[in-house]
Amino acid sequence: MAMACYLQTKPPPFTLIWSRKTNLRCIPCKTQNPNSRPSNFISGARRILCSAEEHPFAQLNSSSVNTLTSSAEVRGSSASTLREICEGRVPEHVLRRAEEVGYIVPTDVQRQSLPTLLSGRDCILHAQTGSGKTLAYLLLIFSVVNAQRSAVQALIVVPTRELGMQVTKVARLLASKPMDHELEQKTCTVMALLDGGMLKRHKSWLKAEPPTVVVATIGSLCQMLEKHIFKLEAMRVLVVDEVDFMFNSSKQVYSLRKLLTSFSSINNRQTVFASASIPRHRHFLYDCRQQKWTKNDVVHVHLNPVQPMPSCLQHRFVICRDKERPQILLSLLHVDAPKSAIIFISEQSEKSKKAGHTPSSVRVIEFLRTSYSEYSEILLLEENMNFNLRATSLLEVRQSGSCILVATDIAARGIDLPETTHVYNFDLPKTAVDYLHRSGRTARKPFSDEKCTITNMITPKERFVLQRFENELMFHCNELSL
Ligand SMILES: Nc1ncnc2c1ncn2[C@@H]1O[C@H](COP(=O)(O)OP(=O)(O)OP(=O)(O)O)[C@@H](O)[C@H]1O
Repeated sequence: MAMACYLQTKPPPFTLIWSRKTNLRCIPCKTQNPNSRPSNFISGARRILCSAEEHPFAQLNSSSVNTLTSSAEVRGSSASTLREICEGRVPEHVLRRAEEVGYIVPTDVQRQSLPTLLSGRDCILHAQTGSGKTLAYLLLIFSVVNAQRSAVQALIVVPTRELGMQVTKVARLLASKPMDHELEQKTCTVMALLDGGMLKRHKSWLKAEPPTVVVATIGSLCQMLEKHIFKLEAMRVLVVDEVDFMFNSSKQVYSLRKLLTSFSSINNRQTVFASASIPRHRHFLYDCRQQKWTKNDVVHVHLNPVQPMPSCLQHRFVICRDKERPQILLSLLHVDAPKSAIIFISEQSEKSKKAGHTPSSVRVIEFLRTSYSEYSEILLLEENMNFNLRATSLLEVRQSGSCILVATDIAARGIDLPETTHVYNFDLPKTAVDYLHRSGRTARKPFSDEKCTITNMITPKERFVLQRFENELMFHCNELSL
């Protein structure tokens, strides 16, 4: 066991164990006492003390040539404003617009990734939910495209229509003319090519005057590419957002691979992959190079590797029986009185659909509408709704300052509702990655310390599943008794 060591951060509670045998895994230990050995200690392992900042993963990653982590090596960029980082690269009117919107100070991921992105290197943006990855890749796009040229020069691929609408909105906001700005030149046009959209109208638009930037779901995009309605020969930047989700989705992976290797080539484009979760990221990086999804010198910008979820989240659980869940949920809402909340419910199983049962999302929303009169706005968002209803639901959530959204995992990825302070897992998510993304719908104000709460409603049998998520994502969940 000569290859094993464990690294203990000062102060506890996190002691981290690393062993080559466990394939560079990082495990939170069960002890709070810095002098005692953790109970999941690897026998024969050597103890190394380090501060939380000199994180072991920073040391481990420094051996990997193209990985930037939150270690000293990437603290290089000390710029205090986005303007300082982007001036001379991103057009002045875009910077002015960003400032008007309130994007002045860069978030950590923007500070650390923008110098790399603006240098033209392919990049994997791997940072916590709500950390501002969207603005980082949009600023790159605005630095590269030429609005005077009538051709699609940047493409952003997203997994859902909802995320596509959101990204399009931010891109259009940045592309629009700043107030009091005499802009003679044409500004960038941004087209949303999303499932359920008006593809006929888009067809004429693409032919008559191609937009500069296209935000697309992979299904609609491939339909257009296969029919040769538009080509990617002028594309200079390709962004794939929520990349792990897309590679993991049996519906999307085939088309995504085709887009990366057949419809376009790494030599003619800069490729950016973004996500808050990239499981087995070293393996993914290897695939990127081997499969020619990115160039060989792709940079992995990895922030907070040891704390994959925002630190302002408080996690708790309530043990209850299945039948008690609605009533317990109601009690929790009464006690918490959240400003805005999302209640996550599992998608209805095929078996339950066939049996003609009412989906639990519908049962919960009906129950809340009759028993939780404090909230006038209780809205539903799930896959089975048609696209217009889904869009209306999200619009209403955004417009009303406070609201309860009952949703399936369709709302778990990328959706930005900054007022959300509470997430309730009425049903536990299937995986730790899903837990991370559901939790990440809160704590979306980059410079705020506001505490946000994640509450898990679980049966006694599910406690070990939650414990597994705690180990994998390195957080602690407190029991709440009502
Ligand atoms: N520099 C900035 N200053 C202030 N607010 C910012 C800045 N950058 C981003 N934001 C805001 O932070 C929030 C989260 O940003 P964004 O949606 O890009 O996160 P993300 O990293 O893509 O998260 P996820 O992984 O969940 O998709 C948004 O409301 C955005 O407007």
